[in-house]
Amino acid sequence: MLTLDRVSYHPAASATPILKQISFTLAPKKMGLIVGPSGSGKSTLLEILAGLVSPSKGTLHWRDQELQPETLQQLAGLVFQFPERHFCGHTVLEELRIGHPELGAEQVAKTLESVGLSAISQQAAPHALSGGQQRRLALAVQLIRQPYLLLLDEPTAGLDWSMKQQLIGLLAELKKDWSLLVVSHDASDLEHLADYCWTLQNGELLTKPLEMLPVA
Ligand SMILES: Nc1ncnc2c1ncn2[C@@H]1O[C@H](COP(=O)(O)OP(=O)(O)OP(=O)(O)O)[C@@H](O)[C@H]1O
Repeated sequence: MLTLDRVSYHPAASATPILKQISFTLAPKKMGLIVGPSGSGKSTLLEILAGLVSPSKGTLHWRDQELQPETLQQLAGLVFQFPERHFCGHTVLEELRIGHPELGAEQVAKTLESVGLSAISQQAAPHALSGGQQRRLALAVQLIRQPYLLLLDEPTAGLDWSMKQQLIGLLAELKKDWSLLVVSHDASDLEHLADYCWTLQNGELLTKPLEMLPVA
């Protein structure tokens, strides 16, 4: 269970706070969706949750444990918007083993299977995969680290309709085992999967009106 209590972020370079008193709770095996326009602070919030940026104020907890950035780096796995731009391995296997050379063949195969990539060659170049396969590989890179919380920045951006549907199906599967927090400027693709839905506007988190939540 992840809990944020009045988390704010106000870097010196910004005249106004980028995030203002953000509070929410995300239970295990649930998906939270945060929708907001460009510049509302979505990526900054994910960076805080991934332990890449320290909040100026407020606290983050996992159950009863207060989380510092170093712990968040272990706990959370962040999949960037356009993650394919961040691949550095020459092969799929290399990409999965970056930072984890000890990973065995069985774990690699199991993780690729969990994202629907068991049919691809582990020797294929990540850049030679299709757009949808690259997104799946980026998810696998995070899943193999066994995070408690999976953070996704605009996971369907730039995918065509069929790849989008496949990715949405995959997120529905992943939700059975992981806590997911997704940020997006467009709720329409993912709203039906979300257990919680919030709007981020000028750094403030608002609960979406009930009538806009998916019907259970
Ligand atoms: N370190 C920083 N110093 C000053 N301003 C910053 C800093 N980091 C982010 N900002 C500003 O904070 C605002 C929120 O940025 P952020 O990237 O989090 O928004 P976003 O909702 O993810 O936008 P997009 O959907 O376009 O990616 C922007 O106006 C950005 O320029």
